[in-house]
Amino acid sequence: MIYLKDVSYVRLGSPDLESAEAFATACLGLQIAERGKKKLYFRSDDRAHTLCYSEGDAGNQTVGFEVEDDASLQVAASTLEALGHAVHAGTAEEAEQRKVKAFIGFYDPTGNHIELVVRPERSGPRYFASRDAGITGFSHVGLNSTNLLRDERFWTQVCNARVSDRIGDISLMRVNAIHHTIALLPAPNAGIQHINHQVGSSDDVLRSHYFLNEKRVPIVFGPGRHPTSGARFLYFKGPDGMVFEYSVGVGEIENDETHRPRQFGFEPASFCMWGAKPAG
Ligand SMILES: CC(C)c1ccc(C(=O)O)c(O)c1O
Ligand SMILES: [Fe+2]
Repeated sequence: MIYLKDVSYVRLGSPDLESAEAFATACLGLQIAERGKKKLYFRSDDRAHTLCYSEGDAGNQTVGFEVEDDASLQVAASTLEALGHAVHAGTAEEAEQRKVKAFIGFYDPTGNHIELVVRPERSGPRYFASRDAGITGFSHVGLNSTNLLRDERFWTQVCNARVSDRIGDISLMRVNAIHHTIALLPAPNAGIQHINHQVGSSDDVLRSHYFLNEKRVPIVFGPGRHPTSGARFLYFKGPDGMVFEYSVGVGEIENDETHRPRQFGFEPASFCMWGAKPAG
């Protein structure tokens, strides 16, 4: 079993780092942590970084998850290899680039590039936002899935994810007490479907709605409220078509042992209890 503790970071390729920087700071509200060679590191909370843009193909997308220690990483590597996944053991230089002690990389059954990391760095100085979006931290990712049932099995049986709720066959899975850290959505190919940051209040969500509209950032869904986690949300489009979500009020699962996934119908009201509909 692979024990994921939390999501750690997202790494995104972008052919235009200048635009990615402008969006991440002036629109999304992240803090620049470091400028590397053709790399930009961003903070959203007390971690040293939670997003890294590298110059390159926008199809280069990676999600990093933290595991407990080196022993857990070894177990993860052998578990994956036994199941036929090719596992890349990160070099010291690659680990340094990710600000972690050690990591492995592999592809999930859909082909999403996943990294498992040990000891991701924290930062001493507190996160200082580049704009007052109210971000309190990087919280979850939506992952494309070409086969929802197969991929739910991978995340819950090979890894320790637990399903908190389902909307149709879309599963919202937790790896700790937070309602979900991974959402699996149907898609014809691999990719990150959305990147979520938590914000401090509903005011922050609504303020950003006006702010982003003014900046002509495409709003793709919301403002609204998810019946599943209870969070108030706003989704909008960033560079290279990547969708970002702000949300506040994601619930926690009180009793991990006794919680049974709730089933919601695959219909608009299951995505927003206020009646918001996705754009287009
Ligand atoms: C639209 C996606 C799948 C979704 C659904 C529900 C929640 C939630 O309950 O918070 C999300 O965060 C989502 O991204
Ligand atoms: Fe989400």
